[in-house]
Amino acid sequence: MNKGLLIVLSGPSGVGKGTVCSVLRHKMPELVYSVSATTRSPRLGETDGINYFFKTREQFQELISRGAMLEYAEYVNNYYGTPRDFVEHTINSGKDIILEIEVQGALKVKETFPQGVFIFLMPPSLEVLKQRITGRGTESQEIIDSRMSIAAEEINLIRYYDYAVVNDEIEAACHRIQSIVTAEHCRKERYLASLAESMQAASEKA
Ligand SMILES: Nc1ncnc2c1ncn2[C@@H]1O[C@H](COP(=O)(O)OP(=O)(O)OP(=O)(O)O)[C@@H](O)[C@H]1O
Ligand SMILES: Nc1nc2c(ncn2[C@@H]2O[C@H](COP(=O)(O)O)[C@@H](O)[C@H]2O)c(=O)[nH]1
Repeated sequence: MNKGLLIVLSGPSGVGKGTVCSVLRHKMPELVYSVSATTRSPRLGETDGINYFFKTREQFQELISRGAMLEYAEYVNNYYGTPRDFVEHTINSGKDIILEIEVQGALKVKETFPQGVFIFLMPPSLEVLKQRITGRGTESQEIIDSRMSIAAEEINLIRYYDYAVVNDEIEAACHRIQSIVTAEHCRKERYLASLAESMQAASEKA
């Protein structure tokens, strides 16, 4: 069976990754969403197993030590990571999966899975990014300042991604991501067809 695509949607905190993913869920119901594990406390309205698997630091370290994480990162004093089994099982069953993760983790996935599709979601400007993260109202000023200073470093790493998508308007950003996924499917099909052709040619020669 052909494997599914592993799509990594990354970018600075507050750029709109979660918002874009929740709109994409309706537009692309066939796409599977990876639920991350974290040691941060749940926000109001967040549910264990839906938004995140909420863990203590000890539980998270135990998951790391038994190799259960595809990637993980320490971000503003908390661990965040992607459970490995679910991702591997999904792509091996031919379905596409999307990971919504920060930049250190995305670059670790790229080392182990370079055939993934790496998309960096960009804010229209740093000013807009600050307005979005502040306007969300979920973080203290101290955490917002830490996330904003990390954002500037993260944007410098955009060159390691396959695509950059500006999240100026939610519908437009989703449309761009849908186009990328369609193009990546076509590219994979062409690659598989040319592989089959060369194998056929080699067996006819033998
Ligand atoms: N295109 C947009 N235009 C205006 N506001 C937006 C847009 N995209 C997202 N927002 C708003 O910006 C805020 C941050 O969005 P969101 O929580 O999705 O960001 P995030 O990248 O997932 O953040 P984090 O990485 O911290 O989880 C939210 O209040 C959301 O409603
Ligand atoms: N490396 C990983 N980063 C992740 C993962 N899940 C979420 N994240 C990112 O962490 C920050 C902070 O998230 P928040 O929910 O506290 O705002 C944000 O950039 C997320 O995308 C993960 O599994 N691995």
